[in-house]
Order: sequence, then C-alpha cells, then structure tokens
Amino acid sequence: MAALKGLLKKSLGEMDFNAGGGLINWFPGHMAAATRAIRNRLKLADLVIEVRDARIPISSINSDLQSHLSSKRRVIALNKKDLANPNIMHKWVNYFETCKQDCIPINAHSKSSVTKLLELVEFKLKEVILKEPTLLVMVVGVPNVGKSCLINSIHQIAQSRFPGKEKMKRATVGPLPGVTQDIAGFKIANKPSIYVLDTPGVLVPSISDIETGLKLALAGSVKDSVVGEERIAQYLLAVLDTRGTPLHWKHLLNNRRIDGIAYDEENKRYNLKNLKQRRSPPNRSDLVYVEDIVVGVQHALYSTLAEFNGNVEDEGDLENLIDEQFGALQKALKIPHKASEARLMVSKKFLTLFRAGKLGPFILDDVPIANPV
Ligand SMILES: Nc1nc2c(ncn2[C@@H]2O[C@H](COP(=O)(O)OP(=O)(O)OP(=O)(O)O)[C@@H](O)[C@H]2O)c(=O)[nH]1
Repeated sequence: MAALKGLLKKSLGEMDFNAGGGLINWFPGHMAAATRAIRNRLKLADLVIEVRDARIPISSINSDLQSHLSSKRRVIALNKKDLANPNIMHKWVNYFETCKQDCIPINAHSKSSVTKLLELVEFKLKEVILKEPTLLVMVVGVPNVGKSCLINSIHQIAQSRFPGKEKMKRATVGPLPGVTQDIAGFKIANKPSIYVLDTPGVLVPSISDIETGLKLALAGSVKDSVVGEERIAQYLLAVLDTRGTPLHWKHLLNNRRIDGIAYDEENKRYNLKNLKQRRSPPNRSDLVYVEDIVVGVQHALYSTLAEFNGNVEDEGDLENLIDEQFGALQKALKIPHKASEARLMVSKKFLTLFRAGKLGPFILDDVPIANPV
C-alpha cells in the first residue's frame, strides 16, 4: 500500500492537496449551503435513511453531519450491493453490528430489496413510537449513491400498499409543536402513519485525503473532470495490482474458455466462433461484444501482472507496470494505436467497465478494526 500512496502523491502532488481541499475544487460552492439546509430539515425527520455506496461505506459520508445523523434514529443503506463484493460486504455488516448501528445492504433497483429496508424502517419506528400520528423518514446521502432510485422504488411500493391515496400534501410536523409545513412524501405504513419525504438530502462528501477523493470519483460521487479520468484509472489499476486481483481472473478466463471463448495465441485475441455458433438468437451480438471486451481487458491485466518481474510494493515498479497495462488495455479495448488521446480513451472505457460491475464486484474501503461510524 505504501507504493500506491507514493504513486498518488507523485501523480497528484502538483494538485497541492490538503485537508481543506487544497487547489482541487471538489464541489460547487452551493453544496455547502445545502448542508446547512439539510441540518434544518433533519430536525423534522423521525428517522433518517443514510444511503451510502456499498463499495465505499466510509468514504461516502459527510463527517460534519455524522454526529448529527448518529444522534438520530438512523438506518444505513449500503446501496449498489450488486456491485460490491459479498464476502467483504458481510464483514462490513458485522462491523456496523458491532457499532450497534442498523445497516442493510440494498439494491435500489430491486423492489424486494427496498421492501426489506422499509420493513427495518417500520420496525425501528414502531418499536419506540406508537402515539405519534405522523412519522417522517428522510433519505440523505452524498451524490450518486442512488437516493433518487431508492425514492422511486419507495414510491412504487407506497402506491401498491395504498392504492388511490394521494401523496401527503401537508403535515403537522416540525421541531416545535403546532408548526405546520408543506411537505410531500409517500405513505408506507399505517398506525402510526409513516411517510418518506420525496426529496432526498444531498450531503457533501468529506474529503480528508486524496485517496478518499479518488474512491469517490471511482464511485461517481465526484465528477471525473475534477480529478481527470487518467488519474482515476491509474488509481484503479494501482488498487487492482496491489491487491493482486487480476491474478484471480485466471480462473474466470479458463471457465470462459470452456464456455466457448477460446484465446487464439497466434492472433492474440479471443475467438468467438464457437460461442456465436452455439448461442442464439443473433440479437445477443451486443452482449457477446461486451463480453469479448471484458475478457480481453481481464486477460490484458492478468498477463501483464503475471509476467511482471518487479515488486508492486515499489513505487517505481508499480508505475512501470501501470504504464505497460495502459498499452495492453489500449489493444484490448481496440483503441487505434495512433489516437492522440489514447490514454484518455482507454481510461474512460476502462472506468465504464469497472463502474458497470463488468470487472467483478468490489469494495474499496477497508473494514476498520473498531471505531464509530
Ligand atoms: N448497479 C446499481 N446502480 C444503481 C443502484 N442504485 C442506483 N444506481 C445507479 O446509480 C446512478 C445514480 O443514481 P441516482 O438515484 O441518480 O443517485 P442520487 O444519489 O440521487 O444522485 P444525485 O442526484 O447526484 O445526488 C444511476 O445511474 C443509477 O441507475 C443500485 O443499487 N445498483
């Protein structure tokens, strides 16, 4: 890991990062104002669903608001669990359990997964509050963690539970008794009535170090243009190499060969002939094409790492390996050799594959030994 950190420092050093944000302008100014607004809105909520990205359960937080959030009734939803490594996810769930913090891995696109989250929310509210006529649940989280998708799924579940009922238009809620505010939400339960507010609170991520910023960028919570796709891709390659991940792909690549994709040593490409013959209907060709690319990318990273004579813990060696991998990826991704912006194009395509989960499930944050959430 020392090599990875050294490499980050070298490649990003000129960006003069410091805890206050340095020269990198990670977020537009108006987001800080949003944090103040959320603080006020949070006062209305009886329970908060804090959505985090399951691939970065700690990096996707707003540390300024953590004390505020943990003092409320809170359920942490680790969203995008379909993109996260289930074995490590299990460790994260244990970790949150040890911290006595309710947490549930979800997929915001899946109705059954969101239903389980709502069951937990109802349970948490009903176990303590029976008399309140109206209870409010607020969804918060940093950008791109899936808040809107979650709220959409909640909306659909609410409609099936209470068909014909209108959205709540007005409710007597607020920090002071008798204060009435216009609030829109979806009813998810009766006795007591529980509503989920239809607008999420967007939290500003806390970026205490460059690696946290890169993890957020990799997960899509920070715009690519802020750090640059090449740096993000370089970071991803460094993580994969130092963890030895591409070496595990050997097994996958072998299985795929059995599936019908044979590697043609002579022409240095995957031969899809058998696969195409066996698979029908023909409109699966797009799928086969993506599969072909993924196999090519995995093979490129596997073979460069397997043949690498250096030490991935050495900063210079790691940098050389990554440079070589950019070249191998360029071939695998079929990017014309002379493309002047080849490295940028490689980075963009490589990141797209990673973000779509095509390179396998991942968790970038390490599970802490202990400590609060
Ligand atoms: N694979 C996967 N993708 C998801 C999941 N939930 C959301 N997404 C995707 O993540 C992206 C961001 O989702 P949004 O719901 O717009 O996220 P948000 O938190 O509302 O984003 P902001 O509006 O930027 O605050 C979209 O492309 C979603 O399709 C999930 O559980 N799994």
